[in-house]
Amino acid sequence: MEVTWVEDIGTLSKETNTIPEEFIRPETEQPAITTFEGDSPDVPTIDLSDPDQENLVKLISEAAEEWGIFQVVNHGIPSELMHKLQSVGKEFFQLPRKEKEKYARSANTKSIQGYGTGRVFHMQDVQGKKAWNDHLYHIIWPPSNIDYKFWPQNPVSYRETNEEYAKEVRRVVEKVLTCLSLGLGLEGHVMKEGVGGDELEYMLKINFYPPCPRPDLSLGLTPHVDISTLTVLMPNEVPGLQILKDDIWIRANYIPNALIIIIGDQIQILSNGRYKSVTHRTTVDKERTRISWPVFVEPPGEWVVGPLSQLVTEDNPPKYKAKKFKDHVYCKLNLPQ
Ligand SMILES: O=C(O)CCC(=O)C(=O)O
Ligand SMILES: [Fe+2]
Repeated sequence: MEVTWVEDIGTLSKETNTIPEEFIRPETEQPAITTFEGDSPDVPTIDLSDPDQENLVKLISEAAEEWGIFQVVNHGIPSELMHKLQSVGKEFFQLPRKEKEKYARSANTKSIQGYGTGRVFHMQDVQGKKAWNDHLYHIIWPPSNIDYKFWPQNPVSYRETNEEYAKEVRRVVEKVLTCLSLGLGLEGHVMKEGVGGDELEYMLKINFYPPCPRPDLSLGLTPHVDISTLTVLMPNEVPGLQILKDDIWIRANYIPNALIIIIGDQIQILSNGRYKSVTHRTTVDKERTRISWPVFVEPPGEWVVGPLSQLVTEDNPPKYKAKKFKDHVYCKLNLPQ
């Protein structure tokens, strides 16, 4: 299949101020028409170093119920490490196309790992439309699941930086999962165990959204919910993340050094609908490159995820069928089985 890289299209179409038809979203999705421009509440920001655990649990569980997304500050990941992760990722995307293609995702495999583009792979390409996004996916944890052939060798510090980040991000995830568990009146370890315990897999993605001549008409990522348990997202300073709140698309504010926690489908299922997975999308910029680093925290493929038995009663019957995680993935992503 011939592959269209949005980076190349961006350069070609800059002169004409047009983009190929397949990148033009239907009007119901065009950011210029659908983004809310009035005053709207901000995505909640939570201080993860709050020594009052009861308060922290309350804030996190309320945000997961009402928003399905929140930002965390004072999360303990050194800002130098965050900047380093950003700079090695950026360096990779600045390499010549031929170099990046050495890490290309293999066609027709079940695995999403590797370098790809919105043209050949996208979560919700339902209308046959394309998203303004190139990306790289690879597993960063557990070590036994890592396939280093998808990790850039250039720059050389890519590997050590990503290994360090994997360690740090796990600490944040475990703290958030504990709070979410306590917020449901359960013991702190229950939620993590419900989604794979120590077998939880961490998949890093780098989203690379080059400048787009018509950011009013196109999207970086089309509206979707994450299939993950939860997602820890580090954005660069170029705004673009939007969430659907009460049927309105609002912008997520950018806070330097904060991490964005997105509740995914598996937590919605586990909590029997108490916590919500949030619908989100991204916009692109006319002049600047947006980059983001989500880490999708996922159960092993064979892990069966269903509402926690402790939460299901006669008055609160299960809202979801228990299913293997891989079956959720196949039905959402339309991957070959
Ligand atoms: O780029 C972003 O801010 C969000 C990325 C995202 O939602 C995704 O990759 O699933
Ligand atoms: Fe997402």
